[in-house]
Amino acid sequence: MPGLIMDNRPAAHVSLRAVGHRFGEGTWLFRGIESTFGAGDLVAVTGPSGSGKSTLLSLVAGGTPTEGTIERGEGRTQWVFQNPYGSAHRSTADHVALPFLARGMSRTEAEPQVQGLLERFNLSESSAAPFRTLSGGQAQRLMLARALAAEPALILVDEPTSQLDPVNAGMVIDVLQELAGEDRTVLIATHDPRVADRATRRLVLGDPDGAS
Ligand SMILES: Nc1ncnc2c1ncn2[C@@H]1O[C@H](COP(=O)(O)OP(=O)(O)OP(=O)(O)O)[C@@H](O)[C@H]1O
Repeated sequence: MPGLIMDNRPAAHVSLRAVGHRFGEGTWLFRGIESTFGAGDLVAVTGPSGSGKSTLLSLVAGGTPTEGTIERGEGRTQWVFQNPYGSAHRSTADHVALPFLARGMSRTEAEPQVQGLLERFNLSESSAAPFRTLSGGQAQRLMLARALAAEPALILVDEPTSQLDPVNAGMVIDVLQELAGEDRTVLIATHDPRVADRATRRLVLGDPDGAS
């Protein structure tokens, strides 16, 4: 399969026990969240705007909740933020290559993996294009490709389909599902019912029924 990266990632395993959070003395964003998920899970965090989806992702990434506990397994965590960011004049391929080079690979060694990831995210034709020339959708897909290049066990994704047309959104959802199938844990904050439909688990914020 193009872009499949073989490595020794440990399985991510996250347990949330009675987790609640509020900022300072403000109102509680959520309380009593109970959930355990791990490799193979695609977890959708849903809820109205302001219900705390991004906040919950940051807590899972390493923050401390106001109450309750979060246990995290071994392995790298990668964030994919809602707003793409990159180096304006560097190429698409350079952005994906960087995590490989940072781990000590040569550009020649990294090249097949870089090309595989670009192909997987429908970015091959933009391989040499500088970041500043990419469309919003291309830049968002590049963020996912770059995150994968870091070989994470846990991927936290904030609104991955918000800037994408239906075709590219469908492609990104397929890839996120495949990633979970490759024994990663994928946690997605989303308003998109197409993402929530594919989830193996859901955390519903701002809803008395809570997690499932
Ligand atoms: N560091 C912070 N300090 C104080 N309040 C914050 C902080 N971060 C977020 N908030 C507030 O917490 C609430 C939840 O924000 P959060 O971004 O987690 O919600 P969300 O569900 O992801 O929203 P959206 O769907 O609009 O992205 C908001 O009212 C926000 O203003």
